[in-house]
Amino acid sequence: MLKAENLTKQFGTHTALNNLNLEIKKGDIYCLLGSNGAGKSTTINIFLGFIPANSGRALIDGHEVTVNNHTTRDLVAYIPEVVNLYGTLTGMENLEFFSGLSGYNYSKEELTSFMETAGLQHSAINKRVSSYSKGMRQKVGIAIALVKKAKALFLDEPTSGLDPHASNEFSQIITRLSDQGVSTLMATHDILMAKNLGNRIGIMHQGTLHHDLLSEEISHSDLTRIYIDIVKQDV
Ligand SMILES: Nc1ncnc2c1ncn2[C@@H]1O[C@H](COP(=O)(O)OP(=O)(O)OP(=O)(O)O)[C@@H](O)[C@H]1O
Repeated sequence: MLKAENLTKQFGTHTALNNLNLEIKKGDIYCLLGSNGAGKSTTINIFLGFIPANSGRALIDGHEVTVNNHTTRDLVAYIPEVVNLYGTLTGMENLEFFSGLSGYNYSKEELTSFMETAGLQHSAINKRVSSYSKGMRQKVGIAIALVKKAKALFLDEPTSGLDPHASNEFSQIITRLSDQGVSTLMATHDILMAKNLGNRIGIMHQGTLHHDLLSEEISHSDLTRIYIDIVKQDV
């Protein structure tokens, strides 16, 4: 579903992403670990068509990503650390607005059911987003992904700052989407979350993917050790 082929990105003379090769299959939850500046967000931003790569290719469902490519944008949804919504509108109004932008025209009942699938409490749906917690905003973000019928989800540190209950709820929703065939690429600093939620885990450092691991084949303590060994190297 997602493929990076020799993907390289430079900002001036700085190599933010160095020859990344990666394949994420339908239903995979791929957690990308790495310290600050490792290149995680750069990878996501290239897949989203926000920034161009200097060389190599990013492919989504066989389509090559280019900046502002509507074909690939329509296939994906993006949930950043803080989901950007209109605070003066209700959750429902936001969902209506964003689904309209994506060219859908759902009934109120259908939109309500997307919100419920995303885990937003019924009593919150018609409240203004300015009163929402971070976790509630993320649920609207997930509802937007559901509305778009996104085949791939890009998550950038989505659980940072969420309490354990909200974080657990979030993981459950991503797992359910994975069961339905949605692929996820998630940048995170949370090793335990990566181990528990991801079926695959990448460890990136200074723009290079050092490890591409199967979650079931590695313990949390081994993963932590490998991660620390990698990030303490100054390449
Ligand atoms: N627009 C930009 N202009 C210049 N340098 C940039 C730009 N965006 C990212 N970089 C640099 O590229 C490198 C990779 O950054 P990136 O944001 O991808 O890292 P990250 O792994 O997501 O880090 P974090 O965990 O802090 O979010 C860093 O050295 C960063 O300073």
